[in-house]
Amino acid sequence: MSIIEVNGLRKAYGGRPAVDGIGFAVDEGEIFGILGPNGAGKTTTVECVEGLRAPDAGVVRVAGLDPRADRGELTAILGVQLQESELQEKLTVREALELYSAFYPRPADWRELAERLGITGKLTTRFGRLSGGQKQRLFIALALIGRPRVVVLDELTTGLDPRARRDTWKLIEEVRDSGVTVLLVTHFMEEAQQLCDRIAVFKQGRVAALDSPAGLIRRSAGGTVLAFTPSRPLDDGDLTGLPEATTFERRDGRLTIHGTDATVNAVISLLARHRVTAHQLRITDSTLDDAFLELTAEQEN
Ligand SMILES: Nc1ncnc2c1ncn2[C@@H]1O[C@H](COP(=O)(O)OP(=O)(O)OP(=O)(O)O)[C@@H](O)[C@H]1O
Repeated sequence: MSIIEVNGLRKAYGGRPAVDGIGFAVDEGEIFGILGPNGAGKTTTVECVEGLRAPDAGVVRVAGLDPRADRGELTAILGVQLQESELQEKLTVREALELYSAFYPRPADWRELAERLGITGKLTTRFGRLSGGQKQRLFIALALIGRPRVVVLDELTTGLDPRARRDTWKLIEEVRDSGVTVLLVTHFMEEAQQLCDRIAVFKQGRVAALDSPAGLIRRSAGGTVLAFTPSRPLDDGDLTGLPEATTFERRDGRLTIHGTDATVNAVISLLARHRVTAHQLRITDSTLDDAFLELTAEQEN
């Protein structure tokens, strides 16, 4: 069941399309990622979902609501991560949590949220004195305070150190496990690969691909790469018959084969059948990074 639906979304700035027919649907309870190079239209799309921008064309629905027309009802459903400039420097963490609780009819217990986010020790600290990681934690708490069904997080872990980033990922998984749907815009491939159930890859205002992280990797031409030096040469006929192998090449007696897990298994059987030893065998999988670069590569004319 989709909780966010975007269809045929278009938005141009000064005649230049920023979003050029974007469509995707987010299932309730998933972490849905939006990836894309700078200027691909990610923020514009998310702002249309949040009701902050009016689309030129297309349909956006969040739990059946039109984000522009049903703004009041939407605030009860959608939690949005604030930008740093939106919170006063002098406000303490406690004041910010109390203030935002007062905006909602049935807020979550802010003390419990502060505890879960590890900022209980910072309640009397002013916002301007928090570290980048503590600010992010506070923003997540504020995004969750209205008990939203959907939370939108744009560049959640930018500026965090590796440990704070990993802690934040754990937290987002807990948020999802509590039944909240997460729409996540990120530039970090590892983050997307770890967290997202599905990812839409944006390119020049369009969706270039939409799949699970594993699905995107499978689609990329790299796939699984197997390289070894056989103890004696293998016949081309045996190699061309390998299942799901896309290419193979020989260089200085070393053989490199691109394929999938099925190819690896077939190569191992082939070697055993011919009693050939594979010296310096290396098997590597493509990463989401490889898939992303391939999907968003500029077309060469
Ligand atoms: N308010 C605006 N006025 C004019 N052009 C804009 C405005 N906001 C965005 N754009 C342009 O629209 C395009 C898409 O921008 P958008 O911010 O949606 O991309 P993005 O994918 O979020 O990029 P980034 O990864 O850099 O944040 C860009 O070319 C950008 O310059």
